[in-house]
Amino acid sequence: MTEFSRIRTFIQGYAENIAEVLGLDVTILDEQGIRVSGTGYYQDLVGLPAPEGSFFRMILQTGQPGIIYDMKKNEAECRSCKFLQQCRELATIGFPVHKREKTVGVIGLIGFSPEQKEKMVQHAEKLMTFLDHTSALIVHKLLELEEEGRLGCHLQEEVPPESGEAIYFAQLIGAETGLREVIQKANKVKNSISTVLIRGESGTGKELLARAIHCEGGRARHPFIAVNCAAIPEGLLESELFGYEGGAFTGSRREGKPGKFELAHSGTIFLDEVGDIPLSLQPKLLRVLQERTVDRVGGVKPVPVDVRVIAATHRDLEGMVREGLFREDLYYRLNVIPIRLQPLRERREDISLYIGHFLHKYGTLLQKGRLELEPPLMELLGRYDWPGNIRQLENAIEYMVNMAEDAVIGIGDVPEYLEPLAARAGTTAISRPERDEMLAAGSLEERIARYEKGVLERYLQSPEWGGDKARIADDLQISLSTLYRKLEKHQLV
Ligand SMILES: Nc1ncnc2c1ncn2[C@@H]1O[C@H](COP(=O)(O)OP(=O)(O)OP(=O)(O)O)[C@@H](O)[C@H]1O
Repeated sequence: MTEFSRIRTFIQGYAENIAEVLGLDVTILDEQGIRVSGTGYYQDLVGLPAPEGSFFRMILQTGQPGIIYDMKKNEAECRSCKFLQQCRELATIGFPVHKREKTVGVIGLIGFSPEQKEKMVQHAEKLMTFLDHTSALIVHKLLELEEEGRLGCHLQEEVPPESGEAIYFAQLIGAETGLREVIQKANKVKNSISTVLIRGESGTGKELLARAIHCEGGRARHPFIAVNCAAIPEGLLESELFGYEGGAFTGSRREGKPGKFELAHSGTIFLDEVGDIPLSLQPKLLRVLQERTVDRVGGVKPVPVDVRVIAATHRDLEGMVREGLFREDLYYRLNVIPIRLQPLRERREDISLYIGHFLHKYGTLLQKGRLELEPPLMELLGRYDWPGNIRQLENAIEYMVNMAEDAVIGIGDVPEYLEPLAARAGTTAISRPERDEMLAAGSLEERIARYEKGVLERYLQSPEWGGDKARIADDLQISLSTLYRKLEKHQLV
């Protein structure tokens, strides 16, 4: 974890202020070239590396500030950037951040419009001075934290591990629709110490919600520590969670090690897959929840901790309790504030929101610009059950954006597991050129009528539907009598 990523929230706030004051886009990279903050176009690229060979990478290497007044002409600075052809930046200023003579990051100002470019050309010198001050402020913040002992490498193990990107309720897609009640509930308990238990299938956003509860609540300035209880081998889980005293077991460190509960002190611990905690460790977890103290492995004195617990699971905990696989007392201790995240198939009306969000995200990320889905594909994705929920949907969109050859993603671009569905839908799909032709001329009524006739013809000709009117009506969500009326109207009977 780099120094910049530890003060990510501070840096992002700063970038947003600069962008507002200067009317330019801002992006800030850490020493590894990872974007730790961004505004406008760059907002969606936070957390991702800047392209190899790019201008900002060069500044990281040379430690020298630089200006490019015309990206396409200045090939020397961007020579080996693989995104040069797609680059939409008109002008860019990059300024290094030096801490004790080492380049620890880069601040970039970007102009996308001719007006912004003009501003940068006119005021280049002033902007450089401004960035010099900004860079000094960031370094000051780093040094301040270092003094408090929260950054230095020698203290690495005592430093709270990565708390991750800040996320707020309003940023959750579906906050205004399918997740509204969930968020209302979460909002009520964000400042409480009571344990929250988030239930939901894999990929429904349990961890994201847990992070949002932490970031919105009074503990936001303290660590958010996520532990995936299913991913850590049983033998290690105890010391990971509760820490160990020096010399507690062979191979352990002499000075001992704090566990995740201690590292989360004053903050939140997120116990993901809590249903997978082995029975042998459950009494110890129960004790932490009840006493708010942890017993390090090999320790004699309990260590007090002030930690908010958010747990999550996709398992049927009640069934596990009945089968003796999960302790009943622990279950009640965890299940104080239950929150259930519905699977995507139970809130299909939100699917198009997620699709829009991920199209924008990956269109930007992969430099493909504005993208849309052909209506039959949109319909197909809306009908699919998404067993892997939002995570699966996101991956599917990422795949399709990669495959897309133009601005409209078609049914032929779907991942392999959707192909059988797509093939069925494909038999009734109207291609974009066909649709354009149907809708090209005439009154609104004539255009709609041509399109309607086209849809009905596809269904009648499709072997998949075999002329079965009842099924066709069902699929088109109209009554059988309406279907017959429309067939007659278009002389298709
Ligand atoms: N409401 C949402 N808005 C935007 N993205 C979301 C939302 N919910 C989930 N995601 C995205 O879906 C993916 C899965 O989310 P997350 O890891 O929080 O799910 P989970 O339920 O904890 O999954 P698992 O049980 O498998 O650990 C992530 O990439 C996350 O960013």
